[in-house]
Amino acid sequence: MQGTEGSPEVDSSPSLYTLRSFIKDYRWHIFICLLSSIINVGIDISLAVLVQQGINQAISGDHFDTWKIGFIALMIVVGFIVKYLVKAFTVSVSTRITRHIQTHIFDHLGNVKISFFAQHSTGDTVSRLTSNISSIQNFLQNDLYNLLYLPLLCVAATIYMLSINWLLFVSCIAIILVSVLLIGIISRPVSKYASELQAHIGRSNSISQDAYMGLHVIKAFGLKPVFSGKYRSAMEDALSSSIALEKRKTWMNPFIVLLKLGPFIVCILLGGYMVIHETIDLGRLTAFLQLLNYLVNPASVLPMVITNLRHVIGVSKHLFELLRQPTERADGNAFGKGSDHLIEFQQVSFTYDGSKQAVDNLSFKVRENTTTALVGASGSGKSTLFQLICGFYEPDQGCCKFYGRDIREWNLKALREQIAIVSQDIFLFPVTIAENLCYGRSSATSEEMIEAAKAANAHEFIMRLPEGYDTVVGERGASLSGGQRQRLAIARAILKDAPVLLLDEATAALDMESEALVQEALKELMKDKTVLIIAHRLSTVRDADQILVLDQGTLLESGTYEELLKREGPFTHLFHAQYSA
Ligand SMILES: Nc1ncnc2c1ncn2[C@@H]1O[C@H](COP(=O)(O)OP(=O)(O)OP(=O)(O)O)[C@@H](O)[C@H]1O
Repeated sequence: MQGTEGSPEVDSSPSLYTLRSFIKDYRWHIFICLLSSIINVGIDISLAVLVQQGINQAISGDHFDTWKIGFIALMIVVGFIVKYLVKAFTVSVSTRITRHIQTHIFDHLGNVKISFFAQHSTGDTVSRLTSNISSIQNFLQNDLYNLLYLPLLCVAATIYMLSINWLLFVSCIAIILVSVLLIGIISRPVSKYASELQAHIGRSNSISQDAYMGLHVIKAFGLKPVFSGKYRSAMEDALSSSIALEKRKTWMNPFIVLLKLGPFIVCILLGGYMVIHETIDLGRLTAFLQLLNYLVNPASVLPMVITNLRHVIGVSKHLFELLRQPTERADGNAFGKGSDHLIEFQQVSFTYDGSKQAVDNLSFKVRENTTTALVGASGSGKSTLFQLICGFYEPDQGCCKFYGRDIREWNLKALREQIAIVSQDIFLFPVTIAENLCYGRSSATSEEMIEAAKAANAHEFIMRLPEGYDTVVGERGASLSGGQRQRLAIARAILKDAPVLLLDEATAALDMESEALVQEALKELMKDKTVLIIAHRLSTVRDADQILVLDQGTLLESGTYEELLKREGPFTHLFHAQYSA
């Protein structure tokens, strides 16, 4: 599928690297966590030294300084306080980091090429932004500190234990390494299962979203079993990935027990033997046991942290895929009037998916302040012309010009400021009517907004609503009739007051009274504008300055209503077909 060219750099880095680039912005916070970890490690090691001295002095009958007892108590209290502060701090940092990721992705999605949204389900995208993000937040909140603190503690404990007795250390570390290795092997598929689980959750979310949005169709066509089946199948897939994930975690349990108990048993047996043969004293053995605790604890927590890290790598991959979607270009200029023809297509060809031509070698010109009607059978390429004019897609061949300049030279934001669209499928946001109208021009005053609503024949029905302009319109404007929704869309376009108006005529579905009101509103909207209108009923194109008759993306003929009827060509056939029907 062809989208607009020239997006900024596409990030192809691995997911963990992308996550790291977000964390990097909080390096001072991370530095504080690291500093606190060093303080904690210092406290832990000095406690071991003091215990060793205390026991040896007690055995030899020496007096143990009381200040040392006070110091041990102080160390324990300081350790608690630092741990508490670090926990509070990591919670705050992890929340900031995840909010940062969320807003960054949300902003990025706003710039992503429109073709992405034609291919991907909204439910899946929303699910990535919610459940994947919360997995990352959990990891940062619970495991980030461990990733900093535990390796430091291990290194410090290792050095001290080696200085006490290397043989005892090697015996214990062998058991630790074997257990950790086995746990690592077993946990390897965890990131794959986590990624699959997220994909299934995304699928089930998108099915439920589709089902709620199309609830009327589902009820009317009795489609409940179809959607229930689809949802159940997605949930079953999610369940089996989740079971596989948990199974893996359970398989790790025996090795975690081995890790937690094995080194102590070896240490007590071998250490006891050494004490009897006086190759180590009891104080050093006790200190060794305490240090072993510093090694075993991290070693038993670290596999879980690593498993969680793998889980996060899996979900990050899924999430950061969104950041790798190419964005629309942000370069280009805003141009003033540079030609008599506001819009010009020169031998334009375009295909969405590389197979069927949606537009084929099409050329036409639109003068300023004229109305051009596009007619043709369904699928003849009328809406595609709108997409090309708005710069949502670029032609494969030929050139689309706006004010005499190739649209590829235009800045897309500036281009779209020149255009107001009223489409057939009106989208209203589930906010108040006032807010919906002001999306046309956020700087509009209340008076201007009401004036636009009056011009669009919408003011009266709005005032009849319980809260007038402050009425919330419901999901996609569901609480309003089709005609009311259209008049609001027209009011929004009037408020935008753009020189070019792209109109998808949709009055055919309305009753006569509603249609008359909408037609009147349209007349007001079209005043002094360059209008391209997709006309579904030929009676509405009588006054157009030119009519373009399209078929399968090609221009069959063009002219005024009278000229085309006189010519007795494709337009006349369409005309007869419609009126005989
Ligand atoms: N997002 C898309 N991806 C792939 N093909 C598309 C897409 N949108 C439209 N098409 C195809 O492009 C061709 C032209 O479609 P287009 O919507 O422009 O026709 P139309 O004349 O506006 O039809 P209608 O009057 O029914 O709205 C059709 O064959 C259609 O299937």
